[in-house]
Amino acid sequence: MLFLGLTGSIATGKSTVSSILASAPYNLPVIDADKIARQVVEPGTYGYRQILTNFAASTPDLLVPPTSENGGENGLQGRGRALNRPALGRRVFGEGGEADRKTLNGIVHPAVRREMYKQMLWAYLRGHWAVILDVPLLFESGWEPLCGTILVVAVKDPAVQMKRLRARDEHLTQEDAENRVKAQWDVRDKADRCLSRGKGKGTVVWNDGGKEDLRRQVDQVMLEAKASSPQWWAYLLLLLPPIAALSGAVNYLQGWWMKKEWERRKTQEKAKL
Ligand SMILES: CC(C)(COP(=O)(O)OP(=O)(O)OC[C@H]1O[C@@H](n2cnc3c(N)ncnc32)[C@H](O)[C@@H]1O)[C@@H](O)C(=O)NCCC(=O)NCCS
Ligand SMILES: Nc1ncnc2c1ncn2[C@@H]1O[C@H](COP(=O)(O)OP(=O)(O)OP(=O)(O)O)[C@@H](O)[C@H]1O
Repeated sequence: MLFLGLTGSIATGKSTVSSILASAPYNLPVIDADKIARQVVEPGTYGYRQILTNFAASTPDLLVPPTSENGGENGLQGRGRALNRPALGRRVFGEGGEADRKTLNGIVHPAVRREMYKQMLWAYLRGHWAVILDVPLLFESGWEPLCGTILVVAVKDPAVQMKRLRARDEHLTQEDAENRVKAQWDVRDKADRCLSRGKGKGTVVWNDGGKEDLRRQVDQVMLEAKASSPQWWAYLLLLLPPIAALSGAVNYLQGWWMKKEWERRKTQEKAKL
């Protein structure tokens, strides 16, 4: 089974690609890190309580205002009011800076990781030929070695990214939007890093054009991916778990090596400057 990592930067088109892959003719399972990141901080969860402990005192608007629809002061079923995500976003991408973002990541990422492993196991047990790992911070948070292949959805023109982000998330000011873009690696660097993995291991789709153009590129990528990881291979791995474990380990080592090689090259380039 192929773990296909899907990444990019904010608003470059990951969700658009994942919805293509989740629907016919692909019908692939998508493990969506953003979606899981929301679930693990719902009222009543450990993540929610940790966020309150760390941010409530210094963020007066951390929770949504109470209304009769959202259960009032104590939220639905008394579990507490939901997080006010735009306010927390302003805090960790804006005034609170990197330190606050690290604190939030430290709360959310381990829980996301655990849930993703569960979903990956479930996808393996269902015999899918591939599963999509839709992870915005795939390179930044060390998911790269797990992926058999990586697809970066990128744009060449930063103005296109900004325009789409502002159009989709109307509540963001220009400054908020810029802060969110800056909180991740530049998407063109992610594209370079992905391509450095070599043919069959890393591909980039450029999404400056229309959605039809994006779809055509995705179809081409999937044609190649399917040829290198056929359905019979997924069934074989399901029948022979030791082979699955061995293949996973080899794949992980290859990914780890590619990551190290990239880091070594970057260090060398920096030293030359
Ligand atoms: C700060 C929060 C509450 C803002 O919520 P909001 O609903 O406004 O944004 P949403 O979660 O839909 O994220 C939108 C995009 O922002 C980017 N983003 C989110 N978190 C981060 C982060 N910690 N660092 C850099 N970029 C991020 C991603 O590209 C993501 O697709 C939320 O983003 C969050 O909890 N982030 C921490 C968890 C995380 O890292 N999620 C990313 C996947 S693991
Ligand atoms: N080729 C395109 N042409 C026009 N609009 C597009 C194109 N691709 C994506 N969009 C739009 O741009 C916005 C951002 O796309 P999308 O939500 O897929 O990005 P994303 O990378 O998943 O963002 P995030 O990191 O925030 O989850 C959406 O409103 C989407 O409909």
